[in-house]
Amino acid sequence: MENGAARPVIVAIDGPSGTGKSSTSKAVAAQLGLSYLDTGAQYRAITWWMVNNSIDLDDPTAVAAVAAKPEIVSGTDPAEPTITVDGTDVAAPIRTQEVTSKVSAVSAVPEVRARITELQRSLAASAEKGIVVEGRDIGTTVLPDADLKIFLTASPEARAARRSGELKGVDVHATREALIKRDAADSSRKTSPLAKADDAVEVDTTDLTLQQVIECVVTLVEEKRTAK
Ligand SMILES: Nc1ncnc2c1ncn2[C@@H]1O[C@H](COP(=O)(O)OP(=O)(O)O)[C@@H](O)[C@H]1O
Ligand SMILES: Nc1ccn([C@H]2C[C@H](O)[C@@H](COP(=O)(O)OP(=O)(O)O)O2)c(=O)n1
Repeated sequence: MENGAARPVIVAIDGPSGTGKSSTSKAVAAQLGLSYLDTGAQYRAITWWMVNNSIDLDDPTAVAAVAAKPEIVSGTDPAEPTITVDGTDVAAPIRTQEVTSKVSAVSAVPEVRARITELQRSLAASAEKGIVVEGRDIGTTVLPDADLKIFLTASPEARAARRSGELKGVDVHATREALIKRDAADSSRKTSPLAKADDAVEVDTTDLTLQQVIECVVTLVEEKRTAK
């Protein structure tokens, strides 16, 4: 660019649960001085609000009717990502089993997706140096013009082992079944399902360390920046 400043770089990282999206995205963003957005946290936040307000989650019309009500604010500093709903810090309560088991139903509702997608695009557009956005439909729907798209995968066994390592005392088999069920729901919904964009680079993380995945993505971003 004329003034020598790098143009903002937009990186989309998608994939199923436990493939390493959050850890990789946060580290890559921190290393490259970019913003970071966890879009799963936004879907969890709106789900938390629906549960708290006793909305009937089996009724998509009821969910759609209130989709615009909660104010969801994401802080995009990778060193300290934050998420609030109507001013309340919900970073911890959005990770409960209850929210995890209900988030797929809420995030399948088109009005919910339209609302959250708009928030995501506006955050990406205002990130001065660029942003790493992770989720399920970032490369396909939210930011189809991203400079780099990554699709992370890993075997269900590796993903379940990683997740049950986080949730102390939770059985690996039960975790594996729950992950597979959630992936199936997220991949089969009508509106912007979990999918690899045609132009995404697929990285199988089953036999890679987190550090190796981070290095791989940083290298890909730097290659794109040089080519820009
Ligand atoms: N390549 C990897 N090897 C081993 N553990 C990993 C790897 N990538 C991530 N993890 C661990 O797996 C867990 C899930 O990772 P996370 O980044 O939350 O995945 P996702 O965002 O895709 O659900 C975390 O505890 C993380 O530290
Ligand atoms: N871009 C996105 C991100 C998440 N979702 C939905 C589907 C996921 O099951 C939930 C939760 O996502 P999250 O990334 O927090 O899930 P995990 O950390 O992988 O367990 O949100 C979505 O529909 N679209």
